[in-house]
Amino acid sequence: MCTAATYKTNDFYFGRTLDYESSYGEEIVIMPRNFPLNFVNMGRIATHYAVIGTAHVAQDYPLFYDAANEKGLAMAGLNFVGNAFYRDDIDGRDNVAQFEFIPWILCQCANVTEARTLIEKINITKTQFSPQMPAGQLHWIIADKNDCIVVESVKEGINVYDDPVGVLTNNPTFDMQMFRLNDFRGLSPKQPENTFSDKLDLTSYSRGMGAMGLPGDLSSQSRFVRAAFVKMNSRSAPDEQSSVSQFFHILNSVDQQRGCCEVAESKYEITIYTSCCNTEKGIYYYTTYNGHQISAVDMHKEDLDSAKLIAYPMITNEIINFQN
Ligand SMILES: C[C@H](CCC(=O)NCCS(=O)(=O)O)[C@H]1CC[C@H]2[C@@H]3[C@H](O)C[C@@H]4C[C@H](O)CC[C@]4(C)[C@H]3C[C@H](O)[C@]12C
Repeated sequence: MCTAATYKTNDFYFGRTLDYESSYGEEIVIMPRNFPLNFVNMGRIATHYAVIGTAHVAQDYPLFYDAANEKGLAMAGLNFVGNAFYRDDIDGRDNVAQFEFIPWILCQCANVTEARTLIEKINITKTQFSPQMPAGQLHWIIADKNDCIVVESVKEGINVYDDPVGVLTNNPTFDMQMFRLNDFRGLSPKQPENTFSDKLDLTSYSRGMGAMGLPGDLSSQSRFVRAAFVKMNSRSAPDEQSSVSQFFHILNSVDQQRGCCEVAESKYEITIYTSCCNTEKGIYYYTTYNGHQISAVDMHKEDLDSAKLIAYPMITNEIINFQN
């Protein structure tokens, strides 16, 4: 399971949890402007926007999971198993392989409006990156500071949904994830009134009772509702430290602890990493399951006109700040 979220204060923040039972060997990767991109069907793009994100690098190619470009447009792929449907090439469309979708959008589009235009012509194909790497079954969230959409390639075609919440999890389809929020419209960060019955003297004996009924389990639909509630009610000071800290608190509300979600005998899904990209400053913050301290990579500290990928291994060990 995974959850993606956006957050706006002085700057715009975009990130996700990557929940899985095993790692593909991901790194923080910067794709500079002159790194040549050779698309399976769409030719070569030699110069483009610089991109930072998490990727598995194979054959010197960045297989991005989530990323943002230097213009402030961000995008993440989340599992969409059983619903994702990719086609063979279709004449007259922009045939983009599933693994190319993030670089295709982020290297060319400065905002969601431009992404919408490109997506109108797209056909997401089932072409595999390599025989050993079957296409992931994903749907995508794409956001900038003004707009957010979800893109789903399903049997019926490509659906583009407005995402007014700025949250995405896995199944079901996004329209159903959103609809479920109606069931929780009575939740509130304020203490509830007694509307149960005026004949009963019911008391609010604890703080936080306004959110009673907020789902606490790890299913994707429940994580959507929980992350949406936390994000929509989030308050923080607008500076960088406060915003980044609050962003991690939003995603930590859907964190997966080892042992609670068994996917096979003695195999457990965990939150492998949590990311938070300040898309305006090009800083990619992250934590890992065993690395709670926030680490960061700043794309603007690198030579963004270079033609070579720059990769930083994720810090995966606990760094404890002893005070004595
Ligand atoms: C497994 C990851 C999604 C995690 C997630 O959503 N888990 C939820 C589990 S569940 O549904 O609730 O069961 C996805 C996110 C990004 C994916 C990777 C990226 O798409 C990049 C390449 C794309 C290649 O086609 C396949 C390998 C791969 C390296 C992908 C492997 C895997 O599918 C990843 C890592």
